[in-house]
Amino acid sequence: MIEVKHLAKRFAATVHKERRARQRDVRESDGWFHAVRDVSFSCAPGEVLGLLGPNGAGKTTTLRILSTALRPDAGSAFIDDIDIVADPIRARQRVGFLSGSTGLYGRLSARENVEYFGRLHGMAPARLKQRCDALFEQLDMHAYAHKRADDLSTGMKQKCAIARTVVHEPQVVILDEPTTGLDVMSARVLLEFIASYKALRIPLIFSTHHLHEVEKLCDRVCIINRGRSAFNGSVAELRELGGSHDLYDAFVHVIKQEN
Ligand SMILES: Nc1ncnc2c1ncn2[C@@H]1O[C@H](COP(=O)(O)OP(=O)(O)OP(=O)(O)O)[C@@H](O)[C@H]1O
Repeated sequence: MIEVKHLAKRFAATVHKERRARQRDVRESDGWFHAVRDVSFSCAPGEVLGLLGPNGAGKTTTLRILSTALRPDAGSAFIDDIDIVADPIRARQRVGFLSGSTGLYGRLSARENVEYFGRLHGMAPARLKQRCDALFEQLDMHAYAHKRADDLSTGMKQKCAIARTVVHEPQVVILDEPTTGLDVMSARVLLEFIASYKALRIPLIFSTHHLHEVEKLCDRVCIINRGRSAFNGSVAELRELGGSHDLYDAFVHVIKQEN
């Protein structure tokens, strides 16, 4: 179970004075930029939660907090009842986190990259081999398993990063824009992969800008706008808001209401 309550995170404001005068953001005050101001959501075992929001809304910052890469300034977050602020190491062991900026080791092959992370997590060799075989099959990566990461395409790299994220069989999975750079067929493989976590009863959160992915996969949705959760509920509940039963209209309605 993942539970996030009233999270907040601010950064020192770096915007040039002149630009700030022209484009004042409500999240800026006293030299601080409040990237995340009040975000709450939960995701239970067997649920997939979609995190939506305009560019710069605070999705990545929220997910980085949840993965323990960033410490929140306020609010709380629990992973299976483990307080991520009080006990970040134990929380981190349970999480598989795909960040948009995680690089691969270019000189290692796709398979070696994934195996390396399995070893870092202390996996036994036989189990690691079994797990890698299964992941490369499930994500359709056999054709380039032995290619150097440097020589992989963007989509191949992304799949490799995803395999690496979950190699240690985490109890919760957090994916930041996982379908970025994937072609239609690869995105389909990945969406099936995400759906498989429902059956495993492992909570999975992913951020996306693609509403059809939300439609296909998500049980729950959290829309973040300007650092605040502007909607929390089921896909069916979100659909009701737009007046046309269309997720696109509902999303626009939520954002417009907040602005
Ligand atoms: N380390 C940082 N220092 C200063 N500002 C930051 C930092 N990290 C994020 N921000 C700012 O916080 C805001 C939220 O960024 P974040 O990456 O969380 O948005 P996002 O919702 O993931 O956006 P996108 O959909 O474009 O990926 C942005 O305005 C960003 O510039």
